[in-house]
Amino acid sequence: MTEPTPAGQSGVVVRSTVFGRIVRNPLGLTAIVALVIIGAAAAFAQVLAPYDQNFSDITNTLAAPGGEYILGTDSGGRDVLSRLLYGGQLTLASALLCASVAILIGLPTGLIAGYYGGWFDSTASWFANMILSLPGIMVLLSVRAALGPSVWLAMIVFGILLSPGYFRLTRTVVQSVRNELYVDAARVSGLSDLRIIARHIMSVVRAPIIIQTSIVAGVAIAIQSGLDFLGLGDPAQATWGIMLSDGFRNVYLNPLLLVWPTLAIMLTIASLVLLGNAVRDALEDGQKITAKRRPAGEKKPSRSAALPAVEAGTEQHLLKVSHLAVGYPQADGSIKTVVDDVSFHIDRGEVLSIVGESGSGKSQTAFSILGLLPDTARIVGGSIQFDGTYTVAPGDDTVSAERLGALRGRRISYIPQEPMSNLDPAFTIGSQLVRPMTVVLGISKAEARARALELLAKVGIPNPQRTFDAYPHEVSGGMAQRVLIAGAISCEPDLVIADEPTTALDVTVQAEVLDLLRTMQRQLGVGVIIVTHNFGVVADLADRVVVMQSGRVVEEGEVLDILRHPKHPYTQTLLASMLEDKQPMTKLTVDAAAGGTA
Ligand SMILES: Nc1ncnc2c1ncn2[C@@H]1O[C@H](COP(=O)(O)OP(=O)(O)OP(=O)(O)O)[C@@H](O)[C@H]1O
Repeated sequence: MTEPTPAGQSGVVVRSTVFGRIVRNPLGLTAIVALVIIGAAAAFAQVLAPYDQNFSDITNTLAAPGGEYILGTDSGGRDVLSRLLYGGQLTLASALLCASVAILIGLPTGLIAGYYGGWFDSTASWFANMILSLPGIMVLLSVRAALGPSVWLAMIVFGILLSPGYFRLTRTVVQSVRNELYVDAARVSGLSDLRIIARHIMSVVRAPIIIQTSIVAGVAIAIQSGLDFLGLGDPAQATWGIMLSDGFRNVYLNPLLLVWPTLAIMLTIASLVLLGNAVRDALEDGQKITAKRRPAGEKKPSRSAALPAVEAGTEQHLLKVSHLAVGYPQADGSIKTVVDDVSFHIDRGEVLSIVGESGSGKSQTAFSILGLLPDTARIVGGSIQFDGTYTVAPGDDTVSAERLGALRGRRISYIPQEPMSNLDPAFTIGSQLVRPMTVVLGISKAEARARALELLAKVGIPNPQRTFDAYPHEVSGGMAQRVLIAGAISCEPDLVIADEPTTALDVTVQAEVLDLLRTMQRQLGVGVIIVTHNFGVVADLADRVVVMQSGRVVEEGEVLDILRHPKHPYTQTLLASMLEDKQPMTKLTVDAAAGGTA
């Protein structure tokens, strides 16, 4: 079932549940149909089978298919079709038992070990390693020798042998998410561990467990059939393995006896594997957008095709965002719009601030300009133009990586919110500054090195050489932000986008970094977009301001105008929260021209 997306977008959101996506996958559908038929045939064996599994017509052994016995009879004169149906019961049930035992042991222990760690983790890991080191077949043979040929017992033991697989898988997945911010947030909000595990952790563990189970069930069928084939099963009960063994003994007399159980085993295992793959694909494709089918003859527009000319009279703007709308497809097929009808522009040498509370869409707007939106994001309306050329043309539903790739780092640069996580801990600061310069500016390593040292000095780093040689963890957050500012201006961009550049820094360092940004902007004459939730930063740096709330622009204008006469209640609230009800009457920054505080 599909549903058109909002205007401006050329994709169609596929409304789908996981099950819906599995059945839309031809292989998934085939696997489900095959498993349902096999399962139903086994479950209703008592009704469907013409004879009892052990009914023997000794006057008619090894009969060919046809007549009274549709698939013939085996060496004991038993009906092959009936035994195949009854055999399915035991074979499938034992595979289910094996997988259940493995899950019941491996999943809870993996959850506890992954979530809490500590002594339980060490002990459980030790046991898992010990079980993994046991030779499975030898254990199964020993159990049979000691306790008799029970298929149930063999499958319980095999389930225990397979449980470390589930334990390790669950533990690893849980460890990878237990320190995620949303899990911390759930803890802080007072949710019990049980609820956090049930709600946040299980949703991550679910998919790999389902996939693992389809594989384990297949392996269990193969092992169980293998044991029966070797004559180690219970001869009183029909299984596909025992049928296989009988067929093998009589392969020269009636080769077909080997074919039927082999087909049943192969079909079941293949269906389980295909189902596992389909489940994996369905979970990965969570929110899939397929390209809208174009009418026959209509060509897909090429990214490299000539772009439409920007609106006449707007070419001179360094950047112009027009009616931009960004959305995320949801599982129910709708689109959650996070940026809606946003328009503004910035000229060379200007500082524009985008201000708004958390979640108002500031970063999504900045990321649209930078082409850093996640893959799932869709431009659902509007356009973005940089220096007279579209980066997002009207009608585009994504930001063109090709167009942005040519601009990012060269003409548009970025100063991120968290300096430390934006520097690679494995490389020295110097190498992280030098490399982009050699690539983008085409200068030699020695030149780039000299330039990097110069830039480090320029951004106020006291000992440039030491910082150049240091690894990121050896410098403070404030220093790291200065390094990133140096990096952002190193390739002489026209536009710098700084996303909350001081949020992660302490107050005194914030002031220094703002000072530095102001100085850099004036010296280099670049356009700067500062994304912030802090009107203090706006007052300090910006020429113009765009105020955003809930993804929309609620007010835009000169900083002084907005500080003095905020029109929108939201702007008034933002200002009031900063100024504690004092009316701002003047720009708070040093006026370069006047050379004093206004
Ligand atoms: N990958 C995503 N999928 C779905 N929604 C998203 C995604 N990323 C962001 N959003 C939503 O977009 C909205 C705007 O987010 P954005 O990061 O632009 O806010 P912001 O104003 O920059 O806030 P902050 O100051 O906290 O970074 C939020 O409601 C957020 O939940």
